[in-house]
Amino acid sequence: MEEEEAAAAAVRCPVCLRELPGALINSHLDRCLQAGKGDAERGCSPPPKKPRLAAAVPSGETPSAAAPVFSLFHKSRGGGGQSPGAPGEKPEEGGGGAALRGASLAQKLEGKPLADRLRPDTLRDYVGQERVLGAQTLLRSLLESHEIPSLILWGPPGCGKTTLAHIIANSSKKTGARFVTLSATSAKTNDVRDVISQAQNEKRLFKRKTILFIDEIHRFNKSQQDTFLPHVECGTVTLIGATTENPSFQVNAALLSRCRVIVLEKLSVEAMEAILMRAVRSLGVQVLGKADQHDSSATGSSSESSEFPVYIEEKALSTLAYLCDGDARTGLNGLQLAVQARLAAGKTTPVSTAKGCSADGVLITEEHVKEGLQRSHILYDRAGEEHYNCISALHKSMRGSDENASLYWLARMLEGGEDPLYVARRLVRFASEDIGLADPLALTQAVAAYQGCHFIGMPECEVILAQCVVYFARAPKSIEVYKAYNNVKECLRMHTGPLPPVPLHLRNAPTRLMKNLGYGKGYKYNPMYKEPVEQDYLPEELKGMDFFKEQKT
Ligand SMILES: Nc1ncnc2c1ncn2[C@@H]1O[C@H](COP(=O)(O)OP(=O)(O)OP(=O)(O)O)[C@@H](O)[C@H]1O
Repeated sequence: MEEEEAAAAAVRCPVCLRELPGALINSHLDRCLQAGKGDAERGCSPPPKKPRLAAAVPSGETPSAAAPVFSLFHKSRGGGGQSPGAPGEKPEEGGGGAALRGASLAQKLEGKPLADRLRPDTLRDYVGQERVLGAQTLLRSLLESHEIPSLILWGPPGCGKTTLAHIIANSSKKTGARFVTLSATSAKTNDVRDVISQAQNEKRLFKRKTILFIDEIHRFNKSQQDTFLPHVECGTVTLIGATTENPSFQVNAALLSRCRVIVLEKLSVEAMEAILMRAVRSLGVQVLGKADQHDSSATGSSSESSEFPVYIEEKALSTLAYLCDGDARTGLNGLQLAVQARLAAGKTTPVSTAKGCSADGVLITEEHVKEGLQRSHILYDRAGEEHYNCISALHKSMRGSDENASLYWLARMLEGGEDPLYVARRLVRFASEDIGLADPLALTQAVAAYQGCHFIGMPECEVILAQCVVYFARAPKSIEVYKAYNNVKECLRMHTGPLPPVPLHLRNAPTRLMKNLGYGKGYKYNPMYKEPVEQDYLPEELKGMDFFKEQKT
């Protein structure tokens, strides 16, 4: 009877934390551990990125938000650690210089985005970032000796933060460590807690270390960051956080002090050329140098073009490397879109190479890659001009009380990956500059919106900003204070000679000497008077000045 009760009592699985009847726990545990291996066999990539605005999103891709937790176990996968479809160290089938025909290439470009498929698995294929990962650097020797400290990888979009984490994930398998990924854009505090308690169990039961990669860690609020602080401190998890934002402002000071901050830079044009060259090689696209001849005006029929080889001008690659502004994902997306668009257009060009071969082929020129980039990247460039263009359009739409346009520009920025706090700061400014005393509550709204965004981050905070933007578009406007203050500044700027002294009666007189000097003398303390008080507050020479009146220029 006791045995039956024990068998029926619920027991928690130490690996997956599910409650099960005691009788089933042993067989479940075996399966659970096997499933761990299975996970490893499925792949150890960090979650795919949310595509940027208008970036290539081939059909069949699932967004990362669907599965915030990825458990990556230490067992090596079959096939030498290559994820399916990822070229890794070896060129893809048909790549490595062999020309692919248009139809096979089009097929190859469907599915996983090119940038994800080409994500390096080893440091050998990781291009650039010599300052932190060069031959003699501390980080490289730590990685090579598989000693992974807690790290914050800080750098601009597409510079290789997630890729570096992916390489660490691969190398950590060799030491038997688990690698778990969370994305701060989709993970909840409970997901963090689950990962931590699994890590505790793994450490206690199997002496296995857990490396926790948190992408976009700046999107976690303070209390979420606090959740893993003690566990990083006591070594239950090794934290690797990736962020595009300055960690001094976005990561808890206590957490920051327990991590090494690795500053990654925008990839150089040369590094981008190397990444793009590797991409065209893996796709089997042939690069045409200056010595090669082609007539880009000649065209063939679309049905035939699928049978032709695909070429890209060397100049097109260097322009792409230059224009993508050190963002490898943008460069690879631009290349993918240009190739796909050319294959879809189905136009062929006679090409004769310096080696004396001449044939018709699908040609990708500088113009085509610019178009590809236009569609994937330049629409919204967080660091570039578009960032200023969009915020200016938002400001002017609110000023013009156009609520539809205001919402449109807001969404265009947020969907393009803009930092919500940047927009919120502009709203605080707008509340004073354009609404001012016509509705003093606007400032409270803006500050509340800023704090709300700070507390909950994207994507939840988008509606806070939307509410504030519509409130502002509908609010009455007044630039009275803004203009008056500018008049005061102008008055100070135009003043020649020493600035007028503060009138003695307005000065405080905390000491006897000051009193003797006449400080505070004759000052009329307003609350003592029933009637309005006649008293000057401006310096003598500005007596009667009205900054609220239109000033002469
Ligand atoms: N240093 C690099 N060497 C080779 N390929 C790279 C490098 N950096 C980035 N890439 C390529 O660019 C793609 C995007 O890079 P990754 O996801 O690592 O950028 P990220 O810095 O994490 O960007 P984000 O901040 O937008 O998440 C990768 O899949 C990879 O193909």
